Amino acid sequence: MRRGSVPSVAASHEDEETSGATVPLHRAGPAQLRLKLLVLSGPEAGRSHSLEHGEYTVGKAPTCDIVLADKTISRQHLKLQVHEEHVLAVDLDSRNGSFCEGLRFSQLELRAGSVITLGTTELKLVPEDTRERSLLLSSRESFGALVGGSRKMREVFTLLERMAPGGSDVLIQGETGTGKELCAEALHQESQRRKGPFIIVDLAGIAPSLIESELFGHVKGAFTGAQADRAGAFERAGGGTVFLDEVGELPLDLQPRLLRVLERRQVKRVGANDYRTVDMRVVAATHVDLENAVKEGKFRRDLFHRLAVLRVTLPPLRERPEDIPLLVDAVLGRMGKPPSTLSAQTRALLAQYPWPGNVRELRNVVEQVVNLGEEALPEMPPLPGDGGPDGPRTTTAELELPFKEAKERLIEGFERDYLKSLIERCEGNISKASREAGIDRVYLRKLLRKHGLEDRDGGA
Ligand SMILES: Nc1ncnc2c1ncn2[C@@H]1O[C@H](COP(=O)(O)OP(=O)(O)OP(=O)(O)O)[C@@H](O)[C@H]1O
Repeated sequence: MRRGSVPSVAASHEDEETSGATVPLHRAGPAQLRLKLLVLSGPEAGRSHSLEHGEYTVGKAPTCDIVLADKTISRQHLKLQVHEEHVLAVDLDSRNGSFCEGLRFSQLELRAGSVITLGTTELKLVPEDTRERSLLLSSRESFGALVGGSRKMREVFTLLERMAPGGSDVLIQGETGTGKELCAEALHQESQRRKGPFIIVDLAGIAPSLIESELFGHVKGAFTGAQADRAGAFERAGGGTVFLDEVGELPLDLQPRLLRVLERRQVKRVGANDYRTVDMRVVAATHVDLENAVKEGKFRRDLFHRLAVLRVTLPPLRERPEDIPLLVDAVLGRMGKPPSTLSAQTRALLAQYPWPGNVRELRNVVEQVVNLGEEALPEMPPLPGDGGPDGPRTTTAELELPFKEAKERLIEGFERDYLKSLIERCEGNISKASREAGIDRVYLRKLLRKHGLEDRDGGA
């Protein structure tokens, strides 16, 4: 049962001003933030539980205040103490543990936005009035040829699952090599237009003078060299999808014409007098920040707003290193090679590289290592443990990172070094390693998987 529920203590301004008494800080502060717990994944995904002041038990036992029908969590797994500004989560000695950002905790202060994992269930604390249904996590680890099991990628898959069938135009944002083209192709394949053509126009790869004719087509004699009528990409994509790669490169004078295509589905070939109606979906992609381009006057605001109605952002690989083992296996699979092709040491190195060229760079390196041997591995930035006799050193690159990110990198490095030495010492015996390190087996496995140190069959 929920205990100790207390009524709200928010006082009106009128009371404070007229009484003249000293007002306790908690009364003078903002109105109490009401929170709810959103179930992002697991058997109960999509449910939410409002939290009022007081104490809640969470577990699979029917007597818990918040019952989660997840076999991987304990009957009484966690206790939540809801305070005015935060929630204290206390693990009730659960069998499989409670985790936040990959780390096991016994007691943790949660705030709006925190995500915790119990078994296969992920729970997010959000303000009561939030409309965060879009954050529910897809259970899939791939969408078309896009692969990823991280929370960030599963959020992307949730969006793509919703966007694909609708047929509305979509804007894909992301750094180079994050899979924007794969994403566009997958949207096409999962839509009702899949039987129609998928036409790619790379606006960064076409001479600006040819873009107009490439997109809108031309009539015979419209310009020197126009020897016959030619349909542009929008017409050629009839019944299908046009992928406009690097849409930020579209010259300013052509932008109103793209807006007309998007709003009215009409194109006029270069040199023609009349408009033709086209039937296609536009998926556009950009690696530049279009909002900035709008501020700098390089991109029309109206076109940006029209394009950005449905937007998806692909996260860079450095923000989801837990996807690296899965991506490595996907590349090996496409080459017809088993996961065992790469040694645990190579995998560990791949898992710690920052991948500025994202998945494309990872794919290239894996292919090179398979074909040329491990000498093809890129030069890795020094590990935090490579600091010589004085112990760990922080690299210059890390010192320039935001504090949180720099700290995370250092911890990642420590975890990896620790695990490698532990596993070597225990000759891959997980039970022994878990006893020696004094950490739970399930958590140890999770850490090994995170660092690419666990074989597919579960052993280290
Ligand atoms: N999530 C992913 N899963 C599997 N492979 C991926 C993924 N993302 C990227 N790749 C690989 O990286 C390559 C590059 O991806 P893609 O061309 O889609 O990136 P992009 O974001 O369009 O890059 P650019 O901005 O440079 O055009 C793909 O051919 C594919 O091999």
